[in-house]
Amino acid sequence: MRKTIIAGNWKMHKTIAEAVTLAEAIKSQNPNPSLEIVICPPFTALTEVAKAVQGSPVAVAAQNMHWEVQGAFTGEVSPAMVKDAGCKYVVLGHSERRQYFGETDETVNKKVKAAITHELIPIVCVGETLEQREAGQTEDVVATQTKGGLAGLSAQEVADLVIAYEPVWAIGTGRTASDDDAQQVNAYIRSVVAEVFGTEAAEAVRIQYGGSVKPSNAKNLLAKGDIDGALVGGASLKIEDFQGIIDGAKA
Ligand SMILES: O=C(CO)COP(=O)(O)O
Repeated sequence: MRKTIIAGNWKMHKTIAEAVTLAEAIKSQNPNPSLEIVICPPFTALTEVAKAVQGSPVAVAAQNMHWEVQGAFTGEVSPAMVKDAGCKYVVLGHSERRQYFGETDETVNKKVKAAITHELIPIVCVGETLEQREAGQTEDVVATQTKGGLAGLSAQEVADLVIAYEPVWAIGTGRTASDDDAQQVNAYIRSVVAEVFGTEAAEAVRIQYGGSVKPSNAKNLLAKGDIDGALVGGASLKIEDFQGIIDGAKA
């Protein structure tokens, strides 16, 4: 049984005080032992948020990191630092990082390996642009990103991580993939994992959907067999919306 994982990616939002307030509100909600809740504040708030949720079932993730342990990489944050800040997870290869900051499957792969070395669980993002979808390239794109991002890992390492399918055209647009479309791509990603890493890894790996997830569509998306959770952007910034999504997963 794969445990449903709902993650809130706060992107470049919230001061430390605002982040702690939201984290405490999430922590104070009734935890459901069949769900895993993860919050991804900006770097500046990681330590304080990790302290605020310590001892609760809410886990903390960084939104990115470098692959080197330390060194002359101005502006970067290392896996050891992310771990030290109290993170359990790290989001890697988000489409905004690929689009605006030049991330490639190769750099994502280096980061995934570094995360595992530092006992951080990667949430590896894949997803096609609108142009690619309209050209019929969705499967090719997610297969290439999945194989590239996970290259060189063992079946067990893949079984333990999380993949997030986030179609770029659905991010921040209010335009969600239909639950059937999302299910279809998630199932396809699982088949790619099976082909490369074997059926056990494919059965175990959790594959989230992300892209305009909100309380009104979460329940139907999360009811699909290959959608093991959600990676939520905008709707994770307000407690009412995030809680509504969590409630959808509970039902
Ligand atoms: O990019 C996302 C989460 O990582 C999705 O963002 P939205 O939920 O705002 O569409």
